Amino acid sequence: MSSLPDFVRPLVCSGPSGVGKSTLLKRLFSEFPDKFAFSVSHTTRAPRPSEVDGKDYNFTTRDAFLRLVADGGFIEHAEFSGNLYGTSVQAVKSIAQQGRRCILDIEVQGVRQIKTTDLNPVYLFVAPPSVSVLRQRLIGRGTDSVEAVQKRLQTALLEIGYAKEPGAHDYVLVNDDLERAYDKFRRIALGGIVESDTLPPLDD
Ligand SMILES: Nc1ncnc2c1ncn2[C@@H]1O[C@H](COP(=O)(O)OP(=O)(O)OP(=O)(O)O)[C@@H](O)[C@H]1O
Repeated sequence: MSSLPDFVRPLVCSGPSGVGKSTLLKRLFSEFPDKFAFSVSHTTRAPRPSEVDGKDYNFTTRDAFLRLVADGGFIEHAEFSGNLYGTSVQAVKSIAQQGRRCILDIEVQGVRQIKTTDLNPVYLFVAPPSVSVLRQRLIGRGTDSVEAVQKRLQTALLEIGYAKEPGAHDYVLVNDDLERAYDKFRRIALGGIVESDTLPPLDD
């Protein structure tokens, strides 16, 4: 265990797509505008017109990215549709230097990679009350085709399966009633010790 108080350790939030991570995080950032920050990711994709280098992303070349990988400069990285994305050790450190808690919103592959580093964050898994509720939320959000919803649900089952492995996460938070879930989420984010919720079954 770390000797650092929980508030200083980065908070790694993961959970199935559509479970409500963005909803919870948006609310946290608006309630505490000065306490938390996301780290700025590196990417090899081209900037979009409105994006600012060093703010939205650290835009970089493939060669420079791969050199930083070889130097152990990333705590996690992955390739999506032909572009490399990653979170650098430096990006996370610079948040702590500003006196804020770094929040990483990351998928399961990233969580597994972070576990091989010495970052020592607090791991929080946001879970749906059930797989069928998650399906309803994904459909209700209205951003995905039927096939895309199906694919997200299959990934969700793998993610919940991983979360069931002992020691996978420090906290499980079931996003059932938003008020209840947010109250618990903010206590965890502020470094409190709270009781974990119970993961949903995989077969409903
Ligand atoms: N507790 C809740 N009860 C009911 N609906 C919720 C709750 N939390 C979030 N939602 C709704 O569920 C949908 C998905 O939420 P959100 O977009 O925050 O998920 P996400 O985990 O950030 O997904 P992604 O990883 O794909 O970005 C949204 O329409 C949101 O309004």
